[in-house]
Amino acid sequence: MYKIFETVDEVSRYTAQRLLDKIKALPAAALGLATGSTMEPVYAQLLQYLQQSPVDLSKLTTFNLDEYIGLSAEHPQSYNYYMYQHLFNKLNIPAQNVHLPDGLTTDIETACQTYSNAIQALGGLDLQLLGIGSNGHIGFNEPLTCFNSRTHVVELSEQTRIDNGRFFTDQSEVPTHALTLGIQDILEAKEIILVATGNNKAEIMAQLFTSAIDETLPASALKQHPNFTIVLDREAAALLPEQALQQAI
Ligand SMILES: N[C@@H]1[C@@H](O)[C@H](O)[C@@H](COP(=O)(O)O)O[C@@H]1O
Repeated sequence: MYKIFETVDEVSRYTAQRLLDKIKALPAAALGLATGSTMEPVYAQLLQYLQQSPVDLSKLTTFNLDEYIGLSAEHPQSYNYYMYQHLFNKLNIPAQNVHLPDGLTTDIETACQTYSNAIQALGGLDLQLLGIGSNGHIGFNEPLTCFNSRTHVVELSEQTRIDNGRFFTDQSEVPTHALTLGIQDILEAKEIILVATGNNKAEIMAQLFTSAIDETLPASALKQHPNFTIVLDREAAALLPEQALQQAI
């Protein structure tokens, strides 16, 4: 399902409301959370909703999608730091219910297995929130990642390192590897919301619409999911064919 809004504000309000509805309907929900600039206004809006009308978050569990290898939780560009800065520092989710891949783990294989197993033990994620990379990556699952992958290590593509270089003072500081939830883990979520805003996402969103379900475009795996919503602003939707716009609500 496509939801297309005029502005980033409307996109953020809609997405935050979907998160809030899930938490209210299922107080012990397991939420899959994403980072990136797209999510900043979404989390800001969610915080605003929760301030206006507090909800019990003591049973909520969260799992983040990914993390750079080599960055500590205190590193300002780590996704761990991002999540605490934009969300967790301002919410009362019990610390033991917050899960983030550890970018400094020394036993990577065990850490990956433990991460996917913990999600499966809860019966999969109840809702997975996703952004998208300009090359179609979801989490850090780069093109050609197997659709049946579980949490694993990836070598970041040149494109992704360039895209994400804007957050670092120098391109050479962008890590070369990351940990990410696998595509299979993502697909097992009961509900998936992919958010894209801005004209730098217009091309990939048009490609995603026309693409077959194919490992060259990781996000295309989501097209087989029965409860998948794509939320776009007008700029990210700018290159969608007429057919897609007609399907949009
Ligand atoms: N690993 C993250 C992705 O999970 C995110 O979806 C993507 C888009 O980020 P942005 O929202 O900043 O465009 O960036 C990173 O590479």
